[in-house]
Amino acid sequence: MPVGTLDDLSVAGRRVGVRVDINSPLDNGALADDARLRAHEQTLAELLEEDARVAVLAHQGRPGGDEFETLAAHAERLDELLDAPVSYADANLGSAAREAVESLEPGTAVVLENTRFYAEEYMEFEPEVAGQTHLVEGLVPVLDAFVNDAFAAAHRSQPSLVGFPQHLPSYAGRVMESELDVLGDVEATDRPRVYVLGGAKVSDSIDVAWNVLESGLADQVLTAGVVGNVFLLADGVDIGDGSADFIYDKGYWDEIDRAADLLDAHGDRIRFPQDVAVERDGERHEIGLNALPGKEGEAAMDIGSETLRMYRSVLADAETVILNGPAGVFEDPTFAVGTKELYRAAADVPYSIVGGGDTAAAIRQLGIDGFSHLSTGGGACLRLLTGRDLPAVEALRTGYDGD
Ligand SMILES: Nc1ncnc2c1ncn2[C@@H]1O[C@H](COP(=O)(O)OP(=O)(O)OP(=O)(O)O)[C@@H](O)[C@H]1O
Ligand SMILES: O=C(O)[C@H](O)COP(=O)(O)O
Repeated sequence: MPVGTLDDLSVAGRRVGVRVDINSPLDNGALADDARLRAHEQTLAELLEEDARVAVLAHQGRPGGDEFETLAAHAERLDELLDAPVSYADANLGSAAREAVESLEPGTAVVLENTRFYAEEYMEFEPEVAGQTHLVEGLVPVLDAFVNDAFAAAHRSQPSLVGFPQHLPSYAGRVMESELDVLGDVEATDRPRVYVLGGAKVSDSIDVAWNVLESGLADQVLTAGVVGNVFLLADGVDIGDGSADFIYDKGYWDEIDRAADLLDAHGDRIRFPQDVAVERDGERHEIGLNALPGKEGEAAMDIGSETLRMYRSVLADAETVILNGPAGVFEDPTFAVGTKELYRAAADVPYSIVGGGDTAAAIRQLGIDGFSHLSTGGGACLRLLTGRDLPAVEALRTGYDGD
């Protein structure tokens, strides 16, 4: 069943719950980056221009983490970004939250409190059970419809993401719609099709590599970042204690075996680094594979020039590139070179899709533009590109039947 969109919803005067993903980096409680808020501007503006009464639902951080904060700053920023008034309510449960929604005037919005301040929201449920949680059952009586625009959280089966479609007519917002349009139809993109897998989410990246190589979606897979280091270990290269300890500490033993299996099965279509950059005497120092390991404690923090040359030549022949994760520790300018050069080459490919929170941060930090589609999602984007369903999208597809 296709997912309904804002084109199927008439909202004037109606109360609409809108789940967005404005989970953002913070600096002492203040927003350090508002890209995710700006991404949802179109959906919210469209609803508000049509005189909806909008209740915004969102999470920030994870319980126990540094960035587990209220949404007060987010509400203030949305108020600045949108032409309509946006207020903040420090509740998401019970009568306080209901009153905040009920008292909305047409064409105004309220940001309810961080959904994860409430324990059930940080658990994953089947949609039927999510539909019976306190958050969902508490708000449903004051809502007429639900819009899910939180593509970046759509891989989570949490109450605010999958519960409302059990009770309310539910639709995809504009971010969700455009992400599904682009990422749901990767098979239709031109070939050669190259996947670039970097960053530190080794298990997810190896899942993607398996899927796209087995299914034939990928003509080439280029690996970088920690993912590239795992492939080096899988190929028997001694990358030195500095890098190997990091990988073992993260518990990636099994991933090295999986990477080795992938090299056995599809080695002709997987590339891994031919040289790496380490810090030596306070400076960037590049080492070829046959000179590895470097000195004790040195860690492979970036891909080297030889690898960049090889990857650039693969990308020069590509028609489509799908990229996730940085090539190195881009936060440190000494090791941002690989990411910058690799991303520049990817941006020159005729059709380029890029996903991932850190990836997007690297693109902004390094000032690279020219990508065809910059996904708002990290885990969600990878999951879709691995051919798996997104629970929040399935909930939109199969939930409300009008009863
Ligand atoms: N060689 C390396 N050694 C250690 N860390 C690395 C290396 N290469 C990249 N990283 C780190 O990987 C992190 C980003 O990886 P991640 O897989 O989380 O990216 P992403 O998918 O774009 O982000 P997100 O999880 O926010 O969606 C960065 O913090 C970067 O410093
Ligand atoms: O930033 C993200 O990837 C999404 O907001 C999901 O956050 P989570 O990984 O904490 O569920």
